[in-house]
Amino acid sequence: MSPRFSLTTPLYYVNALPHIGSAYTTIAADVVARFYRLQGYHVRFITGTDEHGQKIERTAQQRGLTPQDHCDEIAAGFEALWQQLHITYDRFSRTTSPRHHAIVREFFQRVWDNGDIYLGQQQGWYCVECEEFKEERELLEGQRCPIHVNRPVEWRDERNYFFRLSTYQDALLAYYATHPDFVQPRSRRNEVLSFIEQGLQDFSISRVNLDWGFPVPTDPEHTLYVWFDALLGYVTALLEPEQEPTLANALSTWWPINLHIIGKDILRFHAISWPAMLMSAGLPLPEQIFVHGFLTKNGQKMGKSLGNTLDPVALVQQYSADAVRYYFMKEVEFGRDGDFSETRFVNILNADLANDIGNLLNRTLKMAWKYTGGEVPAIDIHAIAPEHPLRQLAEHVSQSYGTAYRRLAFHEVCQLALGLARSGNKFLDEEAPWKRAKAGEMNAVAEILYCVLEAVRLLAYVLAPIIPHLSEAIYQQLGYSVNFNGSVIDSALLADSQAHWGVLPAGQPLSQPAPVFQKLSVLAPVPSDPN
Ligand SMILES: Nc1ncnc2c1ncn2[C@@H]1O[C@H](COP(=O)(O)OP(=O)(O)OP(=O)(O)O)[C@@H](O)[C@H]1O
Ligand SMILES: [Zn+2]
Repeated sequence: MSPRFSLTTPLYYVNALPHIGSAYTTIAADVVARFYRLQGYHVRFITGTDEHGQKIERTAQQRGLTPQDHCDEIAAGFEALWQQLHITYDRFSRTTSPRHHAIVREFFQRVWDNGDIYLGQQQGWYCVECEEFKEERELLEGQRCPIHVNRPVEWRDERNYFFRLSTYQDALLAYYATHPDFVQPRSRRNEVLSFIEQGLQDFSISRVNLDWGFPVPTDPEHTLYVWFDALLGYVTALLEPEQEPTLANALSTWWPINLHIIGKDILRFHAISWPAMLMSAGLPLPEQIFVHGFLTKNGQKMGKSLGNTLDPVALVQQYSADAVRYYFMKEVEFGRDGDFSETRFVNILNADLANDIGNLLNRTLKMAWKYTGGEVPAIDIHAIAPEHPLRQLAEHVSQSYGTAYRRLAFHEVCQLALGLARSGNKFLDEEAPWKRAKAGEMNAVAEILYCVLEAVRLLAYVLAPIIPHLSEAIYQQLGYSVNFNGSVIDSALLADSQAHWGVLPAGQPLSQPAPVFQKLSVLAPVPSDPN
C-alpha cells in the first residue's frame, strides 16, 4: 500500500479571473504533488473556488449576471488556466455545489451541538474585499484596508451568529506548543502566536441582508459567513464521486490534510479560525500550513481587487508553461515576497534553461553522435571513481533534493540542479573531449561523455516536478520514451529507480540533438490585467 499525501491550494475567490498570484500558489502545490507522486505516494491534490459572499453578489450584479452564472464562468477560467499551466490537480472543489452544502450543514450542527455558536451584536469595520472585520488599529488613513488600499472599509452594526473562538485560545496555544512545525515558515508561526497571545475574540459566522450563501441551518433568516463555508471546501473535496456527502465519508481516507499552501493574506483564517472550528467539531487538525509571500508590483501585493496583476494566460502563451513555472519557483524564495520583472524573467530563463542546461545537453549529444555512434557511451559505470567530480556532486544532489522539496525550498532544488549543469559545463571545458579524441583516447572520451549525459539526466529528473515537459524532452533526447505527465506514474520513473548516479544505460540509442529550450526575448510586454 503506497503512503498517502494530501494537499490543497486556497479555494480562490471568484470575484475575478485568476491572476499570476493565484497561479503562483497553484504551481507550487503542483510541484509538491508531482514530487510526492514520483516518490511513490498516492496523492490527493485539491484546488478549487470559493464562490459565496457579498463580493461575489456585488460583482455579479455589476456584470448583470446571476451569481451562479458569474461563478460558473469564473470557475471555468480557473480550470482553463490550470490546464495551460499543466496543473495535475485531482479535485476541483466548488463551494456552491450541493454536496458541499450537505457537508457544511453537518459540520455546523456539530459545532452548534458543542455549544460554540450564539447570537450576538456585531459592530465594526468590514472589508468586503477581504470579507473580514478589521480592527480599527489595523486601518490606514481614510478608513482603508491595509491589503486593499484603494477600498474604504464599511461600518457594520448587525445581529449575527458568533463562533466562540475565545474559548479555544488556550487549546490553540497548547497545540502550537506541541506542534512546532504546524505553521511554516517560523516567522509566520510567531506572527500567529503573538496574535493569539493578544487575546482572541469570537467572530461572526453569519450575515443578514446577504442572499448569496448557504442559510444558517438553525435560522434561515441568516446566511452563513463565506469563510465558514469556504474552509470546509477542503473537506468536501475528499469525497469520492459515488460517496454520500457525509462528514464520516469525507474524512475516512484522506483526513487530516497533510499540507495547506496559502498566501499570507489568509493566514489567520487558516492558522487560527480553521483549527478552532475543527477542534469544536472534534476533528484532528491538518498536519502543516505553509505560508508563502506576495508577488508584488512596485512593492504592493498584486491582486484582483487592486487590478495591478499580470495576466498568466498571456505569460504562458508567450513563453510556455515550464518557463513560467521555473521562473517563479527559482526566483522567489518560497515564503518571501518577490517582484516580477519581464526582463529579469527572460534573462533567467535564457541563462539557466537555454544556456546552462540546454546547451550542455546539446553539445554533449553532438559529441556522442560524433564519437560514440549516437549511443550512450558503453563504459563500465562501476569503474567511475567515487571521487569523480560529477559523480560526487550528483550523489550530493540526489541525497539533498528530496529534503529541499519536503521543506518547499524550491529555489534550493533549482540551485542544486543548476550546480550540476554548471559543473558539467566546466568539466567538459576542462576535459576537452574533442582534444582527447584527436589524441585517440577514445576510452577517456567515452567516460567524459557518459558522466556529463548522466549528470544532465539526473538534473532533469530532479527538476521534473517543476519543469515536467522540459524534463521529459531531455529524457527523450537521452533515448528514453517516458511520460512525466501521465495521470499514473510509470514505476520505472519512481525516485528509487531514477534519483541516483549511474542510471543511464550504456549503449542506449540517443535521439538526434535538437535544442530543448529555445532562447526567449521580450517580444511585446505582457498585458497587466486579465479582466
Ligand atoms: N500577489 C500575490 N502573490 C502571491 N499569491 C497571491 C497573490 N494574490 C493572490 N495570491 C494567492 O491567492 C490567495 C488569495 O486568493 P484570492 O482569491 O483572495 O485572490 P486575490 O487576488 O488576493 O484577491 P483580492 O485582490 O480580491 O484580495 C492567496 O492566499 C495566495 O495564495
Ligand atoms: Zn481587505
